[in-house]
Amino acid sequence: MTTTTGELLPIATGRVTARAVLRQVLAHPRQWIPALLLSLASSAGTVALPILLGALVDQVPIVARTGDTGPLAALIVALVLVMLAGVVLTAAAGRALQRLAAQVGADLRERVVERALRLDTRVLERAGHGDIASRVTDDVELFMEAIPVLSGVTASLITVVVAAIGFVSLDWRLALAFAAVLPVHVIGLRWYLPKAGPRYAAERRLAAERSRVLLSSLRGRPTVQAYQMAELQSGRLRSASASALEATVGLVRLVARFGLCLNGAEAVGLSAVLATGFLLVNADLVSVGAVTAAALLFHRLFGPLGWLLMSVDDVQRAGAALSRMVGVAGIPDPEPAPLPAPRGPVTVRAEGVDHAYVEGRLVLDRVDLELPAAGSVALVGASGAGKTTLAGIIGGAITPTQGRVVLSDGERELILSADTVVDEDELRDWVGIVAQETYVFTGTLREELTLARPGITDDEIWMILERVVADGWVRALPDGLDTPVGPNTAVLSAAHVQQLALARLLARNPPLVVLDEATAEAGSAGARQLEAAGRALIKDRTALVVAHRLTQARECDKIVVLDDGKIVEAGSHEELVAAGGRYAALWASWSAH
Ligand SMILES: Nc1ncnc2c1ncn2[C@@H]1O[C@H](COP(=O)(O)OP(=O)(O)OP(=O)(O)O)[C@@H](O)[C@H]1O
Repeated sequence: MTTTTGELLPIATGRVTARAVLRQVLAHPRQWIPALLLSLASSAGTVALPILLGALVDQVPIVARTGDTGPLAALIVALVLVMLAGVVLTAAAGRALQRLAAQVGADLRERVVERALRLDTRVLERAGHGDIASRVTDDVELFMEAIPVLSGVTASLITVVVAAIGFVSLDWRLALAFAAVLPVHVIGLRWYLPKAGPRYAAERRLAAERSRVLLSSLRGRPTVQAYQMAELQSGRLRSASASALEATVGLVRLVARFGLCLNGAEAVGLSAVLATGFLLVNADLVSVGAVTAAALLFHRLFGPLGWLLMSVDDVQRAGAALSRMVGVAGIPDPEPAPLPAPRGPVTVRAEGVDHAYVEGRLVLDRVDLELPAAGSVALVGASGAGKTTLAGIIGGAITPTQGRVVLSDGERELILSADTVVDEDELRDWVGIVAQETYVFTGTLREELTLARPGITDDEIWMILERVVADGWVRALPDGLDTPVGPNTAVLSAAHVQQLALARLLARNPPLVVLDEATAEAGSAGARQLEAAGRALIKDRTALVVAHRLTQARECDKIVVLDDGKIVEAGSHEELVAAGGRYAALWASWSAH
């Protein structure tokens, strides 16, 4: 759910924002699992140290009584080891958390920018460019800047939770005494937060004003001198500086007072722990060591607790920026307008297909494959496995050395084999291929598509461009559909050329499509746009997709794994992942990226 406020672009609710962040975090198991384990281990070290010191305290009278120093020595060794491990683990956990946070931030930024670029121009017009611009610049920047703070907050939270468990393990009454600190924190925060936000904002505003006055005086020096305004400008600068300074000092004072409040809370908490400890020891309910451990543990928590409280403001601001970012990323894609359906669905049967480019060197070996009507099949396999060759044969671009491919629409059949000759125009009615090597003709963008379907209207062209997610950049071209494209015009990137190839195919509307495009980097915005365009193309058609990125394969009804010219596995994504074979291994290493 997203809510629409005074602005027209939506802002995600807290829950949606949290879910979006969690999804991004969980998408990187290689980063979040070590980050969590290292943070837990480092927090355990933080908690173990005071507990060991407490045990040491309890051990001293025993040594005095028995003279056996063995356990004492063991405790000291354990203490040193925990201390050393703590240093290493804390550094490693900090780094792992920072890396995770930076990754999640980068992913979110990419999603927001990508979605913003694809936003319907009408939505943009209504919302105003200022709103979207501030979301993809200021909000993204604010959030990225807050990343070190956010990873520190996460580490502190984990430490506080582990420490609370440590407290309970010492004695529940000591844990209750520790909790005495919380009401003081709550009061302090309720006093500080409403003041801090506006003060920070005022300080930034006044500092910006000071820079503006200074820069305008410097830039307009000749005018200032000509009109003998130096005195006046100096006065303005002095007053702007004084206001900025006053705001900064006020802010520092406020933070210092809040710091004092935190110290007061710590004093209250520590006194409560010590007083409760005194009573418990007196009543022989806990040992002196346990109380010592509790007091030291509390002391160790000063840092993380203080960090948490001082960062509430930053977290709030980062959270606000984040919900504005997630709000944009979550804008649903508009339902594409309907295009005429392709001619009746086509089934494909490849029977005993062999192929050799060089005599005696088979690159496809007795391949049998069926493509159901309006179903999609992905070809997956290592480089050189024969995917492009098989796709070319099914698309009619390569004649198989042996065997045949039968295309059937229920009434007629088209047979592709070494013994049959197929009319090019008839083949184009049945099947369209987007190959790895794509091209644009020399002419305008409009001509690109009228060549594919003579008589196509501009409305239909825009509809097709929207389907292949190319409408945004085409609208941005100075001459729109009249922009000349072609080998020598260099206005199009490789991904744009691919989109146009997909658009041409949509315009031709063949019932069978073969996609073998490999331009886009996996995970890039370009890849996602091309995948969306590919999805639009294979919808309601029989499709063979050479999956250069496994995300393409996952979306197909069936996946066929080729190895050295032979089909070695076939099934749906879920079936093949569950089978734990070749595809499952490919998928595991792909999703670990
Ligand atoms: N025109 C050609 N002439 C000779 N050999 C070729 C030709 N095209 C491909 N081959 C060879 O045929 C084998 C299969 O190639 P193919 O391109 O079909 O594999 P692929 O699985 O699509 O690989 P990739 O993922 O790298 O595109 C490879 O050993 C390749 O070197």
